[in-house]
Amino acid sequence: MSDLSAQKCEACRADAPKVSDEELAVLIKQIPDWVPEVRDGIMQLERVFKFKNFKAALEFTNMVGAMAEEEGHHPGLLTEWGKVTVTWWSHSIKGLHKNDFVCAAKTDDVFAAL
Ligand SMILES: C[C@H](O)[C@H](O)[C@H]1CNC2=NC(N)=NC(=O)C2=N1
Repeated sequence: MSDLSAQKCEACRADAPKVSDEELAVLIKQIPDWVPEVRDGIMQLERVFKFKNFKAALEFTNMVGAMAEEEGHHPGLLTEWGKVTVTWWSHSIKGLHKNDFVCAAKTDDVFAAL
């Protein structure tokens, strides 16, 4: 568990600030396997996790879903045979909040614990 993944998500209000470029530069170093992507003008964090088959991919998907429910913050999840693409961003602010980095780090912990 890292400093980032040990944190809890905060309620993300519509007027919450997006992470600044400087904050992004610092935070992204703490989750080196994640890639910032811009889709429909919205900055997101994305990582592809590989598995031996669909069953393993689905089990991981459900574990990430349980973590998301506990945090009250939810990812995009694309579950395919042998891989899961996880995407984090904050719908309420149409961009990246600290919560997204916390949850990306927590997602890494779920994968590491398999
Ligand atoms: C009412 C509910 O708590 C909110 O809609 C939460 C749910 N999960 C969420 N997940 C993400 N990624 N962004 C949000 O803005 C968000 N808002």
